[in-house]
Amino acid sequence: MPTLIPSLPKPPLRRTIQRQRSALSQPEQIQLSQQAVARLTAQRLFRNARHIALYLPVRGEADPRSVRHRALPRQHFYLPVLSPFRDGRLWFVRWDKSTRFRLNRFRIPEPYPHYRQHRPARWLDLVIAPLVAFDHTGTRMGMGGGFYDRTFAFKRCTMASLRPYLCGLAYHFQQAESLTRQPWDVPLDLVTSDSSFFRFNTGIY
Ligand SMILES: Nc1nc2c(c(=O)[nH]1)N(C=O)[C@@H](CNc1ccc(C(=O)N[C@@H](CCC(=O)O)C(=O)O)cc1)CN2
Ligand SMILES: Nc1ncnc2c1ncn2[C@@H]1O[C@H](COP(=O)(O)OP(=O)(O)OP(=O)(O)O)[C@@H](O)[C@H]1O
Repeated sequence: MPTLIPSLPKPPLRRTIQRQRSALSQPEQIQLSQQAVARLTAQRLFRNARHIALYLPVRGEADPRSVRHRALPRQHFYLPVLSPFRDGRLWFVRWDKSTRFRLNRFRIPEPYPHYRQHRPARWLDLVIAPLVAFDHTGTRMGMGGGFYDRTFAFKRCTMASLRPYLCGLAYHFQQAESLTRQPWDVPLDLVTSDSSFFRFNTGIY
């Protein structure tokens, strides 16, 4: 059983994990991220997913980009874009060879939000989500904008919305003993890390 990071208030927990992330060398980041991705891509639920959202890593986040190297021919990939309506939600825009990028207000690269290439969040099959910390129940702590929670709030409300599956991508040291779940938090269905693959109580086989 690994030593889990103790429960701390959000700001010191964020700082502690961000320090640990930046202590990784680039080869370590690549190796651990690839191990986490390999655990996910070995799953049947990955092979069954057609429309998959990734993200472009910043500030030492685990890197999901190698998922594309393990893609099946019928799979399509999407990246989050801050909604142009400034409603605190994310859009998911197709990522292919022709995608053009710009920096958003957090200085994270994102595709231009073309309506044509935008896929509603409910029509995705699998969303690989960035995180700062997670716990053994699937509670997720992000960078504090509430973007994933607002975008996937429909998963909290309807029994029918098992999809898309939300899968956190993490380094093992991002697992916290316990995080307090807020009413707006949308729990993760899965977490894949360099050391483990977790399925939480969401009925996914
Ligand atoms: N790679 C990546 N892309 C992503 C996200 C993410 O977490 N990672 N997001 C996930 O939602 C959205 C952007 N959300 C963000 C939310 C807050 C801050 C931010 O900088 N917040 C604080 C600092 C927090 C900290 O680092 O401790 C600030 O504004 O100063 C940045 C992005 C969309 N794209
Ligand atoms: N469904 C929602 N409706 C309205 N406000 C929301 C909703 N979800 C989250 N928020 C707001 O977003 C703020 C940030 O939430 P939280 O700290 O959980 O973000 P996070 O999950 O860490 O960030 P992110 O998803 O961007 O990585 C909260 O103060 C909350 O009020």
